[in-house]
Amino acid sequence: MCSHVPGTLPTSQRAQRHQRARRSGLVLVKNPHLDLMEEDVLYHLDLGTKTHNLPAMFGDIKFVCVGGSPNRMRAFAQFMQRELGLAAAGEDVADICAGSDRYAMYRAGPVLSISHGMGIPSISIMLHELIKLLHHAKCRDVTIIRIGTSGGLGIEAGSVVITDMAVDSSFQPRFEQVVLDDVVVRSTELDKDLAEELLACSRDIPDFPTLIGHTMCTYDFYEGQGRLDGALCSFSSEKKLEYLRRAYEAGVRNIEMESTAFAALCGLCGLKGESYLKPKCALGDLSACCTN
Ligand SMILES: O=P(O)(O)O[C@H]1O[C@H](CO)[C@@H](O)[C@H]1O
Ligand SMILES: O=c1cc[nH]c(=O)[nH]1
Repeated sequence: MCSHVPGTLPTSQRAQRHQRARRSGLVLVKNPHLDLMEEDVLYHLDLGTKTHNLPAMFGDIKFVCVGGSPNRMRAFAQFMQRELGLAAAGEDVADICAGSDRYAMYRAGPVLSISHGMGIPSISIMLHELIKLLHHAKCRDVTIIRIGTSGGLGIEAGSVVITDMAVDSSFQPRFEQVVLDDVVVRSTELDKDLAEELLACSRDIPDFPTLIGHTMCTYDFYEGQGRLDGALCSFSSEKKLEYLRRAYEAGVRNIEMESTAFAALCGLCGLKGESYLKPKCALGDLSACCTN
């Protein structure tokens, strides 16, 4: 019986290829079907292997920063342009994905800045296409950072949380993805050295409270995060606080909606990943919660 997808490399040869790719710093795609495709269309980015010269456009990218909103990611690219001395203040950046109104993508030298929308399904589609893009472009040693907002839990107002581990709503370091009719569980560890490096950078900036902690990822902004002000609310305020207290005791310092999928996908594909999140509001008064 054939143990691999017909027309592709057997599993052992694919594993060797992955090991070589990992050693060389290349991005790994773990899909044997891709080798059989004449063209790879990155639908939601409005890019493709036949329509664009991806190595020429992106081959020198070393950092990818992702965040929910298109305007924030444009502002971030403009900021990076100024920081890197690549453009005068106020100079605009072009949206590389302008042909699609799903995501926006900008570049500033070796830095790519991309929006991902809200929630796991949205970031997951973007990451599949981004990872394939980096693979087709033959990028090496790429670091990816999610910069976003979050709800803070028991931390000083105005703090930034660097995620050491993304956890689910039961405080477990796992991402459960339904694949066909199976639930596949994937690990959500992030790069600890990168977290320490980012923390060290924040120490150089005065009045920039920063800490490393677990980030909880939920499927919903309202009931999923214990909010009392959604269109539905099926719990009491006591129950909410009891849950948030348990989350805090499990090491959670902030809550958002993409980190488990981000950590799982980037980790599996050999990207050095981290999330860098600024709590925007307090999710419960655990005596000293953060505000924005
Ligand atoms: O600040 P961004 O990156 O948009 O992310 C956070 O904000 C959104 C909710 O307001 C969710 O997507 C959450 O993860
Ligand atoms: O998911 C999120 C994002 C920002 N602020 C929150 O409270 N939750």
